[in-house]
Amino acid sequence: MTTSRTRVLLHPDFTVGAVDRRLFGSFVEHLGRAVYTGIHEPGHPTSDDHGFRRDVADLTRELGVTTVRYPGGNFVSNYRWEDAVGPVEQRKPFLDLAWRTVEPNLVGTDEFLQWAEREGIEPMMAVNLGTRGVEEAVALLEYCNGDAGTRWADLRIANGRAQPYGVKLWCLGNEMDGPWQIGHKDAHEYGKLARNAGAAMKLVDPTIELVACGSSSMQMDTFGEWERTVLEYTYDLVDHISMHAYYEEVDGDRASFLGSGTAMHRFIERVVASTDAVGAQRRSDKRITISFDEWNVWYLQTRFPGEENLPIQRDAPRIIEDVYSGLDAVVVGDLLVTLLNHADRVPVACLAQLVNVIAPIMTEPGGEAWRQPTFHPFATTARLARGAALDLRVTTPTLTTKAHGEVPAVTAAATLADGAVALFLTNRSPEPVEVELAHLGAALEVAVGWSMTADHEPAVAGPEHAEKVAARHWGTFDVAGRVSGAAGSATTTVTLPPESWTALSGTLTPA
Ligand SMILES: O=[N+]([O-])c1ccc(O[C@@H]2O[C@@H](CO)[C@H](O)[C@H]2O)cc1
Repeated sequence: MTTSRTRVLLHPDFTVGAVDRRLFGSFVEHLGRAVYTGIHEPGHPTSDDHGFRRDVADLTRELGVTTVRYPGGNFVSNYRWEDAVGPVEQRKPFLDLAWRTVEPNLVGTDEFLQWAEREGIEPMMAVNLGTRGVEEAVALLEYCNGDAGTRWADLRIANGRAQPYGVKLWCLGNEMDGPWQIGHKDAHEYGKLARNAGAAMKLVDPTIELVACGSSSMQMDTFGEWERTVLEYTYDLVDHISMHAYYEEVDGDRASFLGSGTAMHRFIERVVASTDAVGAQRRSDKRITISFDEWNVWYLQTRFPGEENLPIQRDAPRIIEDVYSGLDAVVVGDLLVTLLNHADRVPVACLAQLVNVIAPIMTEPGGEAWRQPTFHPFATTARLARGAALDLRVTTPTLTTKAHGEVPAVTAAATLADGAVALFLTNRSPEPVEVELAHLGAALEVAVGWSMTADHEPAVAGPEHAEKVAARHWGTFDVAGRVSGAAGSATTTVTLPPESWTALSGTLTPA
């Protein structure tokens, strides 16, 4: 078979697994303006009776976010949750060491969980295993999920919330392998603590799902060994292991940046291998799945000065408010293609983060809220990807990249639910590519298509730039002009613009 052609083979009977709705999660940390002047801003013209911005909540709904992780991130590793419940006027500010910011504690567990509930979002909570341990983790779980008649559940009730929140997903700390983490631990120290905290938490509520901390990135020196050691302590207890990954364009190396999805794919394969190796040695039939609870484009190496170089600030400072381009949006779309192709092992993922902090949604205090270019591929994928992810066979030339070696020129993912098909395709090459979709006798009808094309201009802060990128690089396209295939034929052809991400929606019915 020639490799100069790109061919995607799909059939309704070949599936990877069900797409868990939690794959379209996001993340709100007490960091910069994610909470204050992000989701929460009393006095804003759109704010509700609880002081939360309606404009941001509406964009969050449009984004299609299903799950939100809270309250951190690095922040959680020095957080005292008890200081942010009860009467707001009695709460005291504290100096958050993770981001060197004075945290006013105006939004805490109740405010967040009630916001999530009002917005139809499933919360995902993290406990502090940096400066704290088993006792505080158990107390927080009891506060959230306990029935009346015990100390912490009764405190919640006294604070005005009778019904337990029933929070299902719990992260056992955050990035405990990272030297930057407050209360950083080695794998043995963390593994033991996670096991002890998790076991105690399951005694409070056996229905919860637990996430053990995996590596902060594939580049960590301890990567692999960390997963193995942590799971030796926690394999029988936890449901998921976390993965975090941020990608960026370094030194103008566009090809490597566009190939980020392949780096993410390899990272997932390696974590699955490390995890399954522990299971194999234990002769366990249990499969640990992945909570990819931080992923995004983040100009971490090139624009972020490092936590230790941040001055001590207060009043919701602007920290890591990355501004995104059309190129960044193409990469975000492609990272979602990778996640969908691993639907069998990745049921939970969080775009880090939701508002203002490396986020698809931006706000001005007292002003408007707007969509960054990365908003569009996420919202479209969250809306269209339903049912089962299809097990595609993709034949495509490779591109040579400095950072990842050979990467596929075209990547593809597809989902199918009751005959409704969605296809997601990325063309990483600087040339247009004609893709042959071979559907093996099944009938494919494409009704609507959207594409995001990469730009070459530097991203500029503010809504005008975001709107300009959306106007020039994003939108639906004329399906008849780009997709062809005679009725009843076994193949359909679609043309992908250079450096682009495309979504197609239609029907796929067996012959
Ligand atoms: O690779 N690094 O140098 C690196 C440094 C910090 C880092 O922090 C993570 O990303 C932050 C922003 O989402 C979250 O609070 C934290 O969990 C994640 C990775």
